[in-house]
Amino acid sequence: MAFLPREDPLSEEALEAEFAVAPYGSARARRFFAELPNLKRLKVVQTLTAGVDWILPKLPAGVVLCDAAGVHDAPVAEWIVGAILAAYKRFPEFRDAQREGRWAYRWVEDLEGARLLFLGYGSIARATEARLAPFGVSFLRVARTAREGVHTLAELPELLPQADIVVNLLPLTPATERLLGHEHFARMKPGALFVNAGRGKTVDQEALVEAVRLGRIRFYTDVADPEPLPEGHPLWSLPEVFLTPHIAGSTPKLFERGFQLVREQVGRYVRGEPLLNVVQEGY
Ligand SMILES: NC(=O)c1ccc[n+]([C@@H]2O[C@H](COP(=O)([O-])OP(=O)(O)OC[C@H]3O[C@@H](n4cnc5c(N)ncnc54)[C@H](O)[C@@H]3O)[C@@H](O)[C@H]2O)c1
Ligand SMILES: O=C(O)[C@H](O)CO
Repeated sequence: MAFLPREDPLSEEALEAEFAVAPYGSARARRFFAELPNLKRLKVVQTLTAGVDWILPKLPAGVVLCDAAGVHDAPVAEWIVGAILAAYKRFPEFRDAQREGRWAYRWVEDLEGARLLFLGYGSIARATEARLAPFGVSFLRVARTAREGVHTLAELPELLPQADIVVNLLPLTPATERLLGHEHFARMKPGALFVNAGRGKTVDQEALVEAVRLGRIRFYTDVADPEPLPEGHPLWSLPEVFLTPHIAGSTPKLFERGFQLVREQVGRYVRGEPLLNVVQEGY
């Protein structure tokens, strides 16, 4: 086992690595990408992120990529539950009023009876559903492949008007880039809550800003396009927008959970067993 130093040249031992774990932070990731072509015996890269859009274009040919599906389920599901409750109970609005010393009495909504549509029904969506079901929420689901209770994107026009809450967890791929646009926001229920915990680039930003500006939707997000969101971007200040800086998966337990996965994967690699979370071609 060798660690990637921030500046120093890689040791002879590290240059011989067959299995590499991509670093979580962006500074070390840049160094990692710069070193990848020097690892001549490299066979497998394991990420600590669930999304692999940032690493795929830089992966040397023939190297197997494994993602960290499962590692982020609990924190991201908790973020989504928190965002939905904060929106329904209008916590950001009351916090603003508190800062101004205003007793801003108004009615708030019940989550019980709400219908939620998942765009991308994978590991995180299932963890979110398990946490929200006890609130009396019902679910619509979209994934790549249809099965009982799960639809495909082809049915989105009929599904969107049925949902009070739309949670986007689609990975960023050539098929999902800027997928959600004007026609989708126009079909959402007036005042629907759109939650994005997936990737900012799956959404057409101009269409999103217009939908929020017209008051068609409320938007709670952990991700943006671009990241960081530039100074002066309308999403900083539009009403009914709440954003966090891509922190939903970043908790101290990430490393504990991530290293459990790495230990399991290295063991499998050494024993010649099938690896978990292999990113399939055509992802
Ligand atoms: N905000 C954060 O901090 C954070 C943390 C972890 C993951 N993420 C994002 O969340 C995404 C989902 O994570 P996950 O672990 O649930 O992934 P996952 O692979 O388990 O689930 C992805 C789901 O999207 C569906 N999907 C993919 N392409 C599709 C398409 N073209 N049409 C319809 N459905 C499609 C898949 O069928 C699957 O149901 C990640 O790819 C990542 O971008 C964000
Ligand atoms: O994909 C993930 O795991 C998070 O978004 C961090 O990049």
